[in-house]
Amino acid sequence: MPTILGQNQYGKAENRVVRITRDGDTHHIKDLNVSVALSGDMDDVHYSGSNANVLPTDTTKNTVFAFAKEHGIESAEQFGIHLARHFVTSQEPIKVARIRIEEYAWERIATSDGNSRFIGADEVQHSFVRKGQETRVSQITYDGEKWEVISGLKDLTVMNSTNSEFWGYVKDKYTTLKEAYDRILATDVSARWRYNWTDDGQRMPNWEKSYEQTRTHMLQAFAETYSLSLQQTLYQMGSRIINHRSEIDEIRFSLPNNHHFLVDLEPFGLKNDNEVYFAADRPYGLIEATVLRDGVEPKIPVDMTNL
Ligand SMILES: O=c1[nH]c(=O)c2[nH]c(=O)[nH]c2[nH]1
Repeated sequence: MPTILGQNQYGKAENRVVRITRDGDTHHIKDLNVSVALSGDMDDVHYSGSNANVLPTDTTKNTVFAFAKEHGIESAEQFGIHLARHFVTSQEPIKVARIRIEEYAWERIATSDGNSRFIGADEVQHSFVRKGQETRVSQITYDGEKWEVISGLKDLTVMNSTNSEFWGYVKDKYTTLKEAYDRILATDVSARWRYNWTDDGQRMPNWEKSYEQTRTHMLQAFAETYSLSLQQTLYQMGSRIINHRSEIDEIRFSLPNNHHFLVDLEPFGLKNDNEVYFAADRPYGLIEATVLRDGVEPKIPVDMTNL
């Protein structure tokens, strides 16, 4: 049976590029998921395996990261226009370039601290929270006598673009990790906190206010901790909540360490001065711990924060 080739396209999908623009101490983030799809005179590679017209998908990936450095990312549209124009005008066999971009929004974390690290209307210059992703959760248990209320949130994505180091760790023959003195610290916070309200005469907490205040303390502790490890940041977040919210006795966190690796741009003759990162989605470090009011029994199950 004779066959013929139909529509075809190729390229690197889902290039996760994070571009940080450093305007003095004020940093700006563009966080994109860029997918490249190219088509044109690609019959031969399908019919005979000749790669003569094939710009490698690996090259399309490199171009995305190099363009992030060379041209910056003013807007997703502008970045996509640059890329599409480049592929079609620089490679004769490529007739059509389709660039799909998803953009993930980040907001500055607000604080009332008067520290010089803050700008304008009490906004931190280098701490960001991903917009509109988090889910609020709660679990109420009643056995006819006692109540247990565990509340929390998940998918609260936060990032510090500086003020994070990681060094001085154990090194064995399998250790290749370089010590970091200025790295990105990013995580998707999953937390569950347990209220000490059991209804034996105690006043019920204001759940709405408690959630908002707990979330605010969590974010502010994340933003204001100069971090030597994600473990240390976790403990600061938890202890700040226990110290400020008397209605909460215990909080457990599950924090993936969302690694951001500096991209080597030397092969393209470009210097990467802590500006262009590859945002890896896996594997990730997973840091989990409970912070308790002194003298209180832990009751939040170990795996609950992964639900
Ligand atoms: O904050 C960190 N804690 C670790 O335990 C760890 N391990 C690692 O490889 N990187 C990091 N970062």
